[in-house]
Amino acid sequence: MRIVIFGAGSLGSLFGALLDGAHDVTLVGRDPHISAVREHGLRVTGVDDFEASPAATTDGTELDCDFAVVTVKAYDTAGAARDLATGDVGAAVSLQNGLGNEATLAAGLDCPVVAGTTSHGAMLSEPGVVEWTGRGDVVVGAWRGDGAAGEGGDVSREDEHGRGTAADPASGVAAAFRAASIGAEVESDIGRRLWRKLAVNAAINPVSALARIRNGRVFEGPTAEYAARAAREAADVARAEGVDLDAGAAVEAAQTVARRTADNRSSMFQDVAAGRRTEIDAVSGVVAERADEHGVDAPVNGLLCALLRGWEAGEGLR
Ligand SMILES: NC(=O)C1=CN([C@@H]2O[C@H](COP(=O)(O)OP(=O)(O)OC[C@H]3O[C@@H](n4cnc5c(N)ncnc54)[C@H](OP(=O)(O)O)[C@@H]3O)[C@@H](O)[C@H]2O)C=CC1
Ligand SMILES: CC(C)(CO)C(=O)C(=O)O
Repeated sequence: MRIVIFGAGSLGSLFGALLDGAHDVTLVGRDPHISAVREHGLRVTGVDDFEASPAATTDGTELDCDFAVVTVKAYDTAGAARDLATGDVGAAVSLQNGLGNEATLAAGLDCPVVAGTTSHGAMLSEPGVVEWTGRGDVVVGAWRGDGAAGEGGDVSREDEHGRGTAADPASGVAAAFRAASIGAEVESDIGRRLWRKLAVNAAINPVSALARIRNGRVFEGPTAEYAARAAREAADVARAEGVDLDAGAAVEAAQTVARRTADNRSSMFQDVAAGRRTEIDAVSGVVAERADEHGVDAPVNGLLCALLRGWEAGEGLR
């Protein structure tokens, strides 16, 4: 299949390299990384060590592909949709963190949108080299509009080539990942999976970023209670949106991820340490804003969001 990776930074480069063996892959990213890939190929280190040679460009317009995997930061999603809309894209697949990316893609594109989440970890270590920091999984599901992602319905249909039907691009995307030996499943209730991941990120990311601690410390010591409250609030808002997510299950999911990724610096901790903009709006910001809309209390998410936004607006960004 012809696959575009839109936003070939850390995660996108990892998936671009993994998909490249089985598919015709084009990375869309920035220099100097893209020039390095064009000149020397793309090297993966860490969990596995291998080289790939996908096509690579800094121009994301007028591209033609079966599907585009969107791996820009949440705040760049609208720009990605604008560029992709100038081409011929069969479907757009978000593997981003945060809530709202699929709605943004759907608003800017005519093609079907597939929602997704991944627990693989990646870090661009130098131009042309991506470190695979942790093996994980990929879960995708049909996006059927805000508040109705993956609700009900059979999303497991594939055509005779295993490509997924026009009405069901999620199964085709999962099949394409599996053809490249990347474990991927189709989830009928992808909305719940996205909310559960949001609860995990709402607990770990801002707390680790503000306290400057690795994931494993978030549920130990003085931050534990606030991280748990952030996850519980996210689950309360999810239920107000009609998503079946128990508060205890959300806390447990966050604690499990913190344990499994104990030595990681969360992406938000890395962003703050590097003086970069964070994805706080798409994580705690979404929880706090939707809580307001539903009349649900989410004071911890509100405070964490205000602190990170204050840092970004003040002297934080370089
Ligand atoms: N890294 C990880 O391990 C994981 C990341 N995620 C999620 O995946 C998403 C991506 O994360 P990550 O890979 O770490 O982020 P990165 O910042 O490393 O990668 C995104 C890349 O996209 C580039 N980009 C943005 N807009 C455009 C554009 N219009 N044209 C070309 N390139 C563009 C950015 O360039 P520039 O910065 O110069 O604008 C950047 O190089 C986030 O939502 C993150 O939360 C989820 C799970 C794990
Ligand atoms: C799961 C977790 C918390 C892993 O670090 C993550 O998604 C992130 O850092 O953004």
